[in-house]
Amino acid sequence: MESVIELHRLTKKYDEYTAVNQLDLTIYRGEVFGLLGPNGAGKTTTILMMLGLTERTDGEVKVLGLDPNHHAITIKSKVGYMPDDIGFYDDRTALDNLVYTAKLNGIKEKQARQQAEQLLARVGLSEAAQKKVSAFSRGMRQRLGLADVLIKQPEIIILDEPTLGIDPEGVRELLELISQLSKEEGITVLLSSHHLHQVQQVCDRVGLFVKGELVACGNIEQLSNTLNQDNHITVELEVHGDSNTLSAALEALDQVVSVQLSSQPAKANSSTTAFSVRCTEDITSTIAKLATEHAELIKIHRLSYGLDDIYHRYFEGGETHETAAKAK
Ligand SMILES: Nc1ncnc2c1ncn2[C@@H]1O[C@H](COP(=O)(O)OP(=O)(O)OP(=O)(O)O)[C@@H](O)[C@H]1O
Repeated sequence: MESVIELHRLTKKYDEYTAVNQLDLTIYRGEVFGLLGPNGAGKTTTILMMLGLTERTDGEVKVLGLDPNHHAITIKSKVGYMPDDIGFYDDRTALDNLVYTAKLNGIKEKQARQQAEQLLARVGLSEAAQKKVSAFSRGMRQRLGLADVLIKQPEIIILDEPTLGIDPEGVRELLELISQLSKEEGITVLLSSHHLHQVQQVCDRVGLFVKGELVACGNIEQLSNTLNQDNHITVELEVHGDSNTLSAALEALDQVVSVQLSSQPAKANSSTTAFSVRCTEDITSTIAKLATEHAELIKIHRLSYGLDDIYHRYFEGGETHETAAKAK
């Protein structure tokens, strides 16, 4: 996999305050990567250092193989950046704004118009092309912002809180668009957000930021494993019938750590039993087979941790490398 952004021990201090602390991160071509973290976690500062818009205190940054401190202009031509407060000429139309950006990027008038019209169609704003941006809703502005970063045909787009202040339907549409762009055009997308559900919907991998540190990084499954430190898997099942022999059979399996009766039959005359089985590896199918041999299987599923659990643990617990290390 080709890396397009590489950060090594990247650090930013504002006087005594450390906004970003020794960040190591690699982002690969074509992926949608989410920087997830609460306000003040250091996401924007990290983005600004990638773009050469703020100087780092220490560490290394490579964007498309270049150091932003020395090649900010080349990087700017290849990386589209949409800040959380995009500025447009509000008294000009959407089309004019895009044509203006295109020309700034060296595209000739005729081609600029053509590209602007195509992009407006792409982001679903064709009908609003001749409307002044002052009349745009927040969602429309964000879609126009996306068109604006795409006009220079970037290799990477960086979106800072792109869904801020948009209604749920607008969020869904914008995320779908971002996902399509990445898949169809092979654009690498880096987006920052503090909305875990949105990040979960659209990102291939996620980096969790807390107080300037990357406390965990990976796809949702890897993050779940990080959370589940002993790497045990829990399988829950419900059966009708003889629960005692099934329980004994489950306990006899090598991979089973514990078998718990998680609920008693709901009614006195009911013979439904719910089990929670902790295992060292995923043996859901073996458990299902045993359950059907010894009783009547009603339902079975493997428990998995979602971003919700991860978010609560890291963000609300305020866990950092130090506390994580102590916990190990
Ligand atoms: N120019 C600055 N001078 C001093 N401190 C700053 C400056 N810019 C950012 N900070 C501080 O650095 C920390 C990280 O800020 P940053 O904007 O990177 O966080 P963020 O994760 O992007 O949060 P948000 O979601 O609120 O944008 C914050 O505590 C912020 O107050």
